[in-house]
Amino acid sequence: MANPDALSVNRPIVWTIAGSDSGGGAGIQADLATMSDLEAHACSVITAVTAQSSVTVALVESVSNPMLQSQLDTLASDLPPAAIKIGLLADQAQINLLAKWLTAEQANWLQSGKNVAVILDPVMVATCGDALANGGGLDFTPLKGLITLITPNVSELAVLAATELTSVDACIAAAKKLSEALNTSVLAKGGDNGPAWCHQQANDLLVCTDVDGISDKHQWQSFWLSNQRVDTGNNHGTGCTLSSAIATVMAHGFVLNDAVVVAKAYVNAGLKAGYQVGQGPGCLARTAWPKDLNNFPSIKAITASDIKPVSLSSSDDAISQSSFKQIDEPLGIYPVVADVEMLETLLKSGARTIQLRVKDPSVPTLEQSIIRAISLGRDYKARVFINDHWQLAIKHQAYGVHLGQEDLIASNLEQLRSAKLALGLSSHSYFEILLAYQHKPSYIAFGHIFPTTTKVMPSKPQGLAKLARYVSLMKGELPIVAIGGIDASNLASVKATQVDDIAVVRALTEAQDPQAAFEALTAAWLVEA
Ligand SMILES: Cc1ncc(COP(=O)(O)OP(=O)(O)O)c(N)n1
Ligand SMILES: Cc1nc(C(=O)O)sc1CCOP(=O)(O)O
Ligand SMILES: [Mg+2]
Repeated sequence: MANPDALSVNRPIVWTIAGSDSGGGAGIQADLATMSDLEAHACSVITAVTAQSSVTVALVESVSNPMLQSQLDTLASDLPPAAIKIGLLADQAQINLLAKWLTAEQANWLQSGKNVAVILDPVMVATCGDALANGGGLDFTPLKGLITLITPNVSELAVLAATELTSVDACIAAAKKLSEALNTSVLAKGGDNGPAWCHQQANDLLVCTDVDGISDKHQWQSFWLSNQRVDTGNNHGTGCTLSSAIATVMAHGFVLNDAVVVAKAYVNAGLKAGYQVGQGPGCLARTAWPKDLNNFPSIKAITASDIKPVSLSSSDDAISQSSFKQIDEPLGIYPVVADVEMLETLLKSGARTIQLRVKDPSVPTLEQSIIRAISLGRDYKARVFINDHWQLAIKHQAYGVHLGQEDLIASNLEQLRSAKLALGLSSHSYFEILLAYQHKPSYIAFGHIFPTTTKVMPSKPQGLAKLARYVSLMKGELPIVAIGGIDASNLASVKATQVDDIAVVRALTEAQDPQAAFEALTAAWLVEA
């Protein structure tokens, strides 16, 4: 197994702007431990010192404004952040000072083309129940437009949205209201008791607002992220850990939605391995970058007709449906081609899995091409996948269909399942991998690994470090295929990530001799590492 650590050269710098918890379970102490555990270099800006144990907060003293300002400026000049987590802000003056500082810094970051994620955890009360800040009295609106995500729990959401949360509807409305008020995405945490509470599950609500680098399909959408509840009293510092993990994962270049699901998996694993040190609630363990799929949340988009979180035990939801056809041998080098002539050429040189990808649905020969491709597949005993045109693929009994995230519509998938076609799904992030995996497809493609000119992509190239992390999560679950900019020059580095198969377009279609190019790629792929 490739070691993702070996592939990410630098530790990104992540800041925590928060209060010290002398008990070590939360605040700055939890943040530093989390950031370091998730392979970042952590810097701290202390807003307040608390005399705190696991059972009480005896005293809170905020630092002076000059001290707060000096910490920010001193760090900025030498250790500029790739991402920032903000925790306890002890009073209004601190919020105002930070807002002014962030406004000036963001102008600099914009000028130098940097995008620094700022995650705000609006801490008001410690786990033991004692107040840490004058929560109800604080006005966070000076931070409007300056933060990427705010992570209130249910009681903080009620205070911030100035509303009672008596139903799931009210909870969603409050999160959207807060999102608009601060012009930010919102992760409303349902780990504590709340209207979305049920005994077995912890349901968090993600409201996406102008998120960088994600599919248009997910932009401005809201999602429930659900895990089985970890029944433990060792939960001191959960919110600090979650928000600092989100900042750290974003500092590694992942999009917001990815950072949220990875951070949730990190917290889930930490809760399972939590430990008690004092007389009160114990703390989360630090269990490194999450690789166990069981700790990642199930995701359900909220629609006008269905606002409920996924039921992790019910048979109604996609997660409990049966699997698509399993592919019984490796896909190997998987050509994706736009015409039947090229498809036949590559079948002749031994391609065993191949895709017909005709992007223009108005081509008059579309159905004829699909019929011919499927028939060639039978002649050559090969698996022919049809891209996009799933109704024609069903009609003519193709081996399989390849679909993008925008095509994940339950009724379409049900028809494919009943017709017993194989299904390949695209993904471009952890979040999309999880969404795709919930449908139990035959394979998942990860892309685009390197820059490509074959299609316009809304996301940035993933690169090898991210690919290695995706592989370490999904390896063994189902075949995983890398796509995008792969050719003979970078094949060995892709293979080193342990991905199962690769899909290629230009490396074959733009080769002078596509047959020879296919044979050479196949030989290189089959070489032992
Ligand atoms: C193997 C493989 N991976 C990804 C894609 C891309 O599919 P999709 O996201 O649906 O985009 P289009 O190909 O339709 O532009 C693929 N076709 N094959
Ligand atoms: C069709 C396609 N889908 C991608 C994805 O990431 O989903 S990348 C891609 C193009 C791959 O072409 P090439 O091998 O020429 O770079
Ligand atoms: Mg498609």
